Amino acid sequence: MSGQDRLESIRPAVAGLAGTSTVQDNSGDEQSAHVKLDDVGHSFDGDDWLFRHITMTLYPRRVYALVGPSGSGKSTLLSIVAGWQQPAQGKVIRVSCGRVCWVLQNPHGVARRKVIDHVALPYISRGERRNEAEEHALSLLRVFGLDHLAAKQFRDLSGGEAQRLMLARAVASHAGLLLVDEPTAQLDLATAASVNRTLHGLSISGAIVVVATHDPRTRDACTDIIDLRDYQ
Ligand SMILES: Nc1ncnc2c1ncn2[C@@H]1O[C@H](COP(=O)(O)OP(=O)(O)OP(=O)(O)O)[C@@H](O)[C@H]1O
Repeated sequence: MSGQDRLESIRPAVAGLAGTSTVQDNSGDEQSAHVKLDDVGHSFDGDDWLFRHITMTLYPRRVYALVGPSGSGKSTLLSIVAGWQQPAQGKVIRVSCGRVCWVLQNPHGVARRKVIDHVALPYISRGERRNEAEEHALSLLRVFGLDHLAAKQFRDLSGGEAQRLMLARAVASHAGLLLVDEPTAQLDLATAASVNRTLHGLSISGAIVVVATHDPRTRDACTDIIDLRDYQ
């Protein structure tokens, strides 16, 4: 089962293990928003520890690369940060994080919907008029190198363009916590590079951003690194 399939399968199942995960919502105050991990560790069904003793605080406007070998628990830790999965040990406290937005490996857009509409709709759904929403959407598309494709349909995008659109849409979603799983996993080197070049754009969302990745270039494009090898 791929990491992404596992994420899909554990989405509804917040298993009741020994650790805890709590939310304190102080009305989405970005200044004080953070995720605090306190001595977090996880193992499935009493097996060996995937990781242990993770103590750190994640802040907005940082882009954290979550790295480690295949099977080290990157997807699992993303789920724990999101609150989908309880850690077997330790505590996760999310303060003023607002909504969680996931960007998964395979870009999911609406085939015949225009690129700009994918990014404008979150603004419209928050009450903006279409003109205003399209202006906001266009400036975000610019950050992700997609403004020249605004009028194209999703189905006409290349893999890298589609993935960048998912990143732009995640920023537009106004989530407080953006969790990105292997954004370059399905892409060739040149296309992956085009995604990596735009990753810094995620920090303008004001969200806390965590990117699970195998790709050293993705890691280098982030502002901070969490290496699970340091927690075994
Ligand atoms: N719900 C589950 N029940 C039991 N074992 C699980 C479950 N989810 C994941 N695992 C196991 O935990 C380990 C870590 O999986 P995880 O997907 O978190 O690793 P990963 O670092 O994201 O891997 P990859 O880089 O290959 O996607 C794997 O051995 C996996 O088989």
